[in-house]
Amino acid sequence: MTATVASDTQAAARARDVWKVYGTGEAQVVALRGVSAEFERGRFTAIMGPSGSGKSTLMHCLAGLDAVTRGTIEIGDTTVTGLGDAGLTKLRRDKVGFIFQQFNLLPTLSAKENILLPLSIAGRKPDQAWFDTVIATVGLGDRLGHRPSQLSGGQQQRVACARALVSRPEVVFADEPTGNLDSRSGAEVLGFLRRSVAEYGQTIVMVTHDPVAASYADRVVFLADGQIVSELVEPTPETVLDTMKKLDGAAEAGH
Ligand SMILES: Nc1ncnc2c1ncn2[C@@H]1O[C@H](COP(=O)(O)OP(=O)(O)OP(=O)(O)O)[C@@H](O)[C@H]1O
Repeated sequence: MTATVASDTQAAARARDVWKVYGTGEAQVVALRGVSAEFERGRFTAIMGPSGSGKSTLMHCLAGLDAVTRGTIEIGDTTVTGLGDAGLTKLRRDKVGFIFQQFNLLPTLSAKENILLPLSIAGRKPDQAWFDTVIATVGLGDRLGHRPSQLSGGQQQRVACARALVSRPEVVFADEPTGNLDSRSGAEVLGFLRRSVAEYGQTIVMVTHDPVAASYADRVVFLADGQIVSELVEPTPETVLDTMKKLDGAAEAGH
């Protein structure tokens, strides 16, 4: 039951027949088995699947954080596979934004300095109007001078969202962005990600275990055992949960 996601020339990110093998011999793990998927520009896609199904591996390969064993990854018009270290650094700097479960903010910098750090490393100046829009959207206007330790978890993750969005990257990759947040803060962060897609045309790819988080996406891609096995368009928490249950049932029947 392998599904290949339909072709779309507007893809912001694309995987073509991607395989990822960790280790060799007896310790070998095939984490991805011929994954082909497109992540359309200006859309919010969630990646779901059981633990160990390959979600993080796929996201890391898409973002150029991990090398594929076979197959091709493209971000916009850049073929990621085959880029050297310098090319990968440039890609990560210029074309992708990241949001991690652990926020990954620098503790000695203020919220504003954290948000602007990727741009200053790249030697780029922020677009002031866009910076103001991002700050207003995440609701951090009165917190810009605060250090991460002076902010709540939800506020820290909103700083991380602003940091990912301020350079207007081709794609924002979010790895369990609400995994460390209570449901109210999680809903705020997801609402903000949703707005950045709906109002500003951002492309987001998010790994999550949470059907409610996935329901903020336009589409959910389901992985099982390293393959795409299903997808849902305009998901609701109920349809996501149903699909997960079917996949768990199929996995149990297969064992
Ligand atoms: N660095 C590595 N070395 C060896 N095996 C790995 C490595 N990283 C991941 N794996 C294996 O690859 C498979 C897929 O892992 P991955 O982390 O992508 O799954 P996941 O769906 O993100 O899981 P989870 O939901 O638990 O985070 C698993 O069997 C995992 O043990």
